Amino acid sequence: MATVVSHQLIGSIASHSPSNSKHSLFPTDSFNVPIKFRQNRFKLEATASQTPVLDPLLSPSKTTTLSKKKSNEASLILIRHGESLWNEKNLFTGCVDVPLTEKGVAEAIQAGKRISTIPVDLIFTSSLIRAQMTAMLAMTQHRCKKVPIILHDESEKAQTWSHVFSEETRKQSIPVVAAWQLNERMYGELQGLNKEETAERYGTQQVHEWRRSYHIPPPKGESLEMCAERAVAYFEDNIQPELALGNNVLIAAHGNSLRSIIMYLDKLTSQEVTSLELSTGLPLLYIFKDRKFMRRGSPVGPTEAGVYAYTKRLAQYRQKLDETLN
Ligand SMILES: O=C(O)[C@H](O)COP(=O)(O)O
Repeated sequence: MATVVSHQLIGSIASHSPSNSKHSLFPTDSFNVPIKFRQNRFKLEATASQTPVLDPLLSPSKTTTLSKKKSNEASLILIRHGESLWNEKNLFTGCVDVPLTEKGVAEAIQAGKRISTIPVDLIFTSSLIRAQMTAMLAMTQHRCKKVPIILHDESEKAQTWSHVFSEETRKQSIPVVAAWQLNERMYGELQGLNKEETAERYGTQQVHEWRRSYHIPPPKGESLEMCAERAVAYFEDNIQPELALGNNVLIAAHGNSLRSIIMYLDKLTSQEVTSLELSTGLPLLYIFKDRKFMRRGSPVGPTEAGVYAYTKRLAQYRQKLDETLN
């Protein structure tokens, strides 16, 4: 499959101001978890202005609060999951919950190396195992050495039983929020069918429209437009407010849920998005600053600063990692 991105996108730094969100920002706690996701769990009383922000680089004993000054800048990393067992077999997968292949595991680890010096405070994945494996494997490579922990809010008991009782341990953790809204588009009656055989049966043009058009859904499945309705809404309601608070976010999701989010971030038209292709396991970096998203391409690795423009904040973060870990 082609590497990321259509000709319209290469070399351009697309940006836009998101429309005024009707949703208020919600505060985070010292675990940096949006209160929204765990309000029953910790019974927090903080407000956004009081929220302590922990320096991710300081050891627990040196941890300090930087509460007063919020950053107006945050990193956003998008990763499509690594190769799955059905990608390998060339089957339409959609919402079928298929794990990674060995190659997919390697891709996720490689993606982790590429983002290993970019700060991550909060992780969002879909509810599907291939995205969750990708996020977890990628984070094994991160130089902050924090532990990603999936938040379970499916029941009060699940919340209570997964409570962490050490503040110090929480500080060394990164919350992971799994959301079905970030799942792959539901591929309807194509799920489980071979892509090549389907093209032979229904015609290349028809199958291309099902796979890449914005408006046309596959039989009994979701069009990209329908997928965008839930994925972009989730992004606006739950992820963008975190970025606005200065929290750095990693999203591990899927070809089409991420295409719909990139369409939103880069303000692509429904025509332009048809030529947007995402490779498995390839991280994409955006900077959210002054209410705008700026595409920064795909980080190649911790030592290749010239490949994409580090912002001052990212450069400082990387320098601190060097000082702390070397
Ligand atoms: O669901 C699938 O089959 C793939 O993850 C994405 O498929 P596509 O490239 O056909 O959209």
